[in-house]
Amino acid sequence: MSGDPLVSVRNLEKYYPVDTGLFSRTESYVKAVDGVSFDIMPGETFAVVGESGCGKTTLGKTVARLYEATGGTIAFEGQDITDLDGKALRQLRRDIQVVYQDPSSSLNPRRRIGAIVKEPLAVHDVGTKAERDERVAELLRRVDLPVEFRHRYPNALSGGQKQRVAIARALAVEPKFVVLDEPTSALDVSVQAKVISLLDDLQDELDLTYLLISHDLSLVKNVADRIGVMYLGNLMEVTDSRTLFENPVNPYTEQLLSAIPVVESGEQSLKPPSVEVRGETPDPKDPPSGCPFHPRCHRAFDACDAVDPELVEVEDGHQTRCLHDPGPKAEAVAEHRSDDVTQEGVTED
Ligand SMILES: Nc1ncnc2c1ncn2[C@@H]1O[C@H](COP(=O)(O)OP(=O)(O)OP(=O)(O)O)[C@@H](O)[C@H]1O
Repeated sequence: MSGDPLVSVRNLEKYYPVDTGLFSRTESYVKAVDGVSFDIMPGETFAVVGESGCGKTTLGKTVARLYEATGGTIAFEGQDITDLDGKALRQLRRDIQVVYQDPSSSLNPRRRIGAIVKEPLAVHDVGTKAERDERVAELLRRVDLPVEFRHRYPNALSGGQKQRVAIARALAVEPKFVVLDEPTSALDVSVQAKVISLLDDLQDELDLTYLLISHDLSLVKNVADRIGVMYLGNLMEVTDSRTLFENPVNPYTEQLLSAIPVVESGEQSLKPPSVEVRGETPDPKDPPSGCPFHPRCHRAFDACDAVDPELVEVEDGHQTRCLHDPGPKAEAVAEHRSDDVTQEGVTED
């Protein structure tokens, strides 16, 4: 990667208080995002993938400044936006937009499509009434919907059409950065590819940068430039899309890839290693000590429940969070390694 990132996230944390007891005292926290760092370059699609509940939506909404961060920083175009408020935050809301998973709940059923798409223009006081009407028509055309749809209500549209409306609304104020939170997972399989292709075209036409959130590795494979694999609030591996599929180094990524059915196609070379997918995700209110993945890991050894690894670079642009590549924690790992423990399944390379 060269140049300056559009978005730069460092040690980001978002904790939800868990209220218990008679007086609703906060006694613990769900660490939904627990120290996440990454950069997104202008024009890039950075995907975050992981199982349900790993913190993807929380991460997206915190980066978009819809949730307050508990800790860490978010920079946008080089400016720290973590604590922005008032007028500056309102201006930022033009630059950063979010498209949600389910257009049936994100579109107001009592408003016509024209009013829905026009709303951000009114909120940000963009243009005259005539200019806004023209812009709505232009946006509907851009997302391949008939302009006449502006007179309809959302319930007269299919799921894919509703998601196109949600995309048009997000683009109304010409954002630079769009968080796409599972943008196709509520849609029929037959329309998913069309919506993805539309997002791809819009990215090229409008110089957009995407944070794409998905539980579906096979979906992001063809769309993302780089992928971050998330587990229990942490990024476990970050690399470019091809490397992640061809040469994953983190055991959690290996297990996720193993769960994807291998499609007989011209892309046979991108076969994931065969690794058993083990166990259930731990309770995020009571995460394991050490590496959060170690109770399910096929490579875990005795140090893994004692030392919490950092995300370290194993080669240019390829980071992993695993004691097999311990980086600065090498000494702590060495202390915990015991020669007399049989390390089932561990390759010492
Ligand atoms: N408002 C909230 N209050 C308390 N806990 C929350 C809240 N929102 C999310 N969580 C918890 O935070 C963790 C991360 O949730 P999040 O929705 O960000 O994950 P996700 O990966 O997007 O999951 P999914 O794909 O199922 O939406 C989960 O354990 C969830 O139960």
